Amino acid sequence: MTIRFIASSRLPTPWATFNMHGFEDDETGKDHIALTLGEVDDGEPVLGRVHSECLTGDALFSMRCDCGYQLQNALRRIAEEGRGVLLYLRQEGRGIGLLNKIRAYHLQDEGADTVEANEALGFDADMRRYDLCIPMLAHLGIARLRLMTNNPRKVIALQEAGIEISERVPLTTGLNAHNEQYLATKADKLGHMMALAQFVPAADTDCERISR
Ligand SMILES: Nc1nc2c(ncn2[C@@H]2O[C@H](COP(=O)(O)OP(=O)(O)OP(=O)(O)O)[C@@H](O)[C@H]2O)c(=O)[nH]1
Ligand SMILES: [Zn+2]
Repeated sequence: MTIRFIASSRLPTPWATFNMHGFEDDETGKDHIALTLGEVDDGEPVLGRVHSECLTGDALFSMRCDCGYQLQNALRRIAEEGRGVLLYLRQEGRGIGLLNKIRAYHLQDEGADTVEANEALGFDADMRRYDLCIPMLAHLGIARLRLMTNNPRKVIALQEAGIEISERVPLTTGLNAHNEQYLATKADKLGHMMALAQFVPAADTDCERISR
């Protein structure tokens, strides 16, 4: 894996004007993005989100999952703090790609849960890797994160890759009638550290979405 920095620019958003940094993975041909706000290379732990691409949730307002809500909430929290980083990794569908995710959604429409659907298609439940974060964070001068996630495997994978996780910050937002079962399966089968009772309902988040 060779991650190369390509270019940086400003990225105005409703929450803050971030600095956007583009990287290319020579091995896979995929491009990945980091958004930063404030001074992140001073050695102090940085509030951070390592977000895996979900075209349907992040861009198309899907309510099947919590990805879009988490993305907006993470950007808002970083903006409130005035300092932070978001890595946007192009690992769509927990690494199986968009079209296979649609195949998996089809199986879920027929009754499978998110893990069973991946397995029925011949994939592991989660095929993502996080070692690509290392050169991206190194380029930005970040070695320590306060990581916004509910996923213990993400925390362990980043620690094993050499990133110090000084704190795990829960990111429980976006519960709605369409993703309740999906979130329950993540907690039951994928080990996510969250209880549905902790969730902020989608209707009460800052996401401008229809919540029913
Ligand atoms: N294969 C598959 N991928 C999904 C499904 N729903 C969401 N995804 C993908 O899952 C990824 C997000 O993973 P999540 O399990 O929601 O969250 P996480 O990143 O593990 O954990 P958090 O940091 O707590 O959000 C994105 O790449 C989505 O495209 C699904 O039903 N099947
Ligand atoms: Zn999603």
